[in-house]
Amino acid sequence: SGKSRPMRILQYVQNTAVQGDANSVISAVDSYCANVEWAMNVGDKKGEILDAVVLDVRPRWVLELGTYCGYSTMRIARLLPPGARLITLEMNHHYAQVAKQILGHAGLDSQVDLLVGASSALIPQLKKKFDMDKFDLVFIDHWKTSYLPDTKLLEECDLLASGTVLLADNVTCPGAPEYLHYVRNSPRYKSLYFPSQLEYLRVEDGMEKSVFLG
Ligand SMILES: COCc1ccccc1-c1cc(O)c2[nH]cnc(=O)c2c1
Ligand SMILES: [Mg+2]
Repeated sequence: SGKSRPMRILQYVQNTAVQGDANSVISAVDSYCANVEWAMNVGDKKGEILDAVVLDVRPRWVLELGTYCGYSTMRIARLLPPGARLITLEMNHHYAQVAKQILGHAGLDSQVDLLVGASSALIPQLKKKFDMDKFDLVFIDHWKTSYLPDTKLLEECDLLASGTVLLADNVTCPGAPEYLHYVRNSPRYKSLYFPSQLEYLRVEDGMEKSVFLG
């Protein structure tokens, strides 16, 4: 039952996870997607790399590009210091609707602002909308062809400070070759590859961590 894969994930979470317990919601999504049907969450293996970066950066302002069902949104939000904010952008209304409900089940909606629309249209509005200046961490996990144009847009909108960390999912599978070439060759970034596996599968994937040098 459930008309879509995100809906089926939401139903499983509502039926099995403990309300208000983010770790039980994260585990429920992982067990459903590992055992019942695959879904494009960052997953538990790459999720541990994401957790480590969030804990190292201790960000006050975080931007996520690509919410999907809110899995990585939860992984980030549950580790944020008090007063920190996570803004997540999702193009697909249905995904956003499901993510809102999953975040609500986890009790994490107070730290998160979920905006629906094209990242290219929303990024230029963020400073004014949230009265903020620079992001400390950006998690890039949306359309692979948008990684590079949106990174350049973040630069143009003066949303990156010296030291801002960009963490990009799927740089090996499906791959983001133009993005990788840019962050690995531009003098404005210090880039490092974290090898891992595609969520729930024995397929190589990895995440690229790139520090903006200003
Ligand atoms: C729709 O393709 C699904 C798929 C199929 C094969 C391999 C990888 C992926 C994949 C994996 C991910 O973590 C992703 N993360 C964000 N946006 C994606 O489009 C995405 C795609
Ligand atoms: Mg991904």
